[in-house]
Amino acid sequence: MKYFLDSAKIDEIRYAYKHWGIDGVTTNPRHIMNSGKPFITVLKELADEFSDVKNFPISVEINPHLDNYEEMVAEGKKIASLSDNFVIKIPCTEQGLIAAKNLEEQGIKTNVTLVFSPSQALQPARIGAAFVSPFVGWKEQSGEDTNPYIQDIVNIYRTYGYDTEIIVAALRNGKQIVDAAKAGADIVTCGFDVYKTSFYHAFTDYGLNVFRNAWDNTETE
Ligand SMILES: O=C[C@H](O)COP(=O)(O)O
Repeated sequence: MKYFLDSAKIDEIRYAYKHWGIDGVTTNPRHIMNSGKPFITVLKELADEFSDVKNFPISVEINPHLDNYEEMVAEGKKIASLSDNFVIKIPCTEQGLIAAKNLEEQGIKTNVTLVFSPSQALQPARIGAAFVSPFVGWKEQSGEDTNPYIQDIVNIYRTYGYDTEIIVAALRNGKQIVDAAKAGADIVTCGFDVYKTSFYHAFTDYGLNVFRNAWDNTETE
C-alpha cells in the first residue's frame, strides 16, 4: 500500500520524501492555508522540489467556489501546466465529475475528492479518474463505522477491474491506516503526525529500556 503525505508544508514533505519514502502528496485548501503561504507560492515550491522526480503524484485542489465544469476545467489546466506531477483534485459533484471526465480526456490526471459513499465512488472510476479519495476521518467523527464503506468501494472496483486508485483520506490514527490496508486500498494519505504516531508503540520504548539496561550491565570485551 502506498503512503501519500497530506500536507502543503514543504519542510515536512521534503522530510517525509527523503526519510520515509512517501509515494506522493495530497493537498487541499485547508492545508494550503495552514502552510501560511499564498496558493501560487506553495504550488511553485512543490513543482520545483519534485521537478526531477517522475511519477510522484501531487494532488492540488481547484478553487472550491467554482461550480461549473468549464471553469473547473480551465482552472485544472492552468494548475496542471505548472508540473507534470500535479494531479487535479476536484470535488465529487455532478459538475466536478464532468470536469474530471474532460480533464482525463485531455490527458490530465484527476483525483475526485470529498467522496463519502460507494455510489459517489462509482462514477469517478467509470470516467477513468486516476484517483478517488473517500474520506474516513470526517465520517468517523460523526459516529459512523467506515470499514464497510471502504471495503465496499474496494470490492466494487475489483469486481469491475477499474483502474482508478483508491486513496483512503482524512485518516487520524494508525488503526485507520491498518483498516484501509485490510480493506485492500491502494493508497492512504495522512498528516505528518499521524504517520509518526503510527511508527510508535509504547512496548518498543519499554523494550529499548530493557535492552539498554542489559547492554549497560554487560562487559563489551
Ligand atoms: O483532502 C483530503 C484530506 O485527507 C482531508 O483531510 P483533512 O481533514 O485532514 O484536511
